[in-house]
Amino acid sequence: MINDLDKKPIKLKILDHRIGNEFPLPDYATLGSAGIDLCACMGTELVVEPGETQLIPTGISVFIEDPKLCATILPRSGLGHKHGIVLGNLVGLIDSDYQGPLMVSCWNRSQKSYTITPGDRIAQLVFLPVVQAEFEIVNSFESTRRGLGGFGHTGN
Ligand SMILES: O=c1ccn([C@H]2C[C@H](O)[C@@H](COP(=O)(O)OP(=O)(O)OP(=O)(O)O)O2)c(=O)[nH]1
Ligand SMILES: [Mg+2]
Repeated sequence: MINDLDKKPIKLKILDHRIGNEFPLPDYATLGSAGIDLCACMGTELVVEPGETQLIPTGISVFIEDPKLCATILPRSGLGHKHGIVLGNLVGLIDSDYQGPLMVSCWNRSQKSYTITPGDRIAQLVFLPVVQAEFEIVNSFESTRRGLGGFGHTGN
C-alpha cells in the first residue's frame, strides 16, 4: 500500500466541469492500482467505426513539472481485449513540460463499431520515472557476450 504522504503532488486542471461532478475526479480505483482511469469528455456519444481512430478529450490537463517523471496513457485491458478499443499511438507519452489537454487517441482495431458514451473510462494514466541520457560519443564499446546479436538471436 502506498501511503498518501509517499504520493507525488501533481498539478491538475479541470477543463470540463463534468469532471468532479457527473464524472469522478481522477484517482486510483484501488490501493494497489498503477493507473488512473481517464474519462471520455466529449459532448455526445461517439461511434468509433472498425479501423477508425478518434481523438478524445479527457477534460483534464496535468503539469508534471519534474523532468525525472513522465506519464503514459495505456489501454484498459478489458476494452482492448474484449472490444478491440486500444490506442492509435499504441502508447501515449506525456512530457513533464506539457500543459495542454490530455487527449486519448482511440483506435477500434475490431470488426464491430463501438459506441463511447461521455464519462466512459477509455484509457489509463500511469506515472513513471524518467532518466534523461547525456550521450558520450565513442568509437567502440567494451565487448559483451551478446555483442551485435538481437531480434531472436538467443532462440525462441
Ligand atoms: O496520447 C497522447 C500522447 C501525447 N499527448 C500530449 C502530451 C505530450 O507531451 C504531447 C506530445 O506528445 P509526443 O511527443 O508523443 O508527440 P509528438 O508527435 O512528438 O508531438 P510534439 O512534436 O508536440 O512533441 O502530446 C497526449 O495528450 N496524449
Ligand atoms: Mg514529441
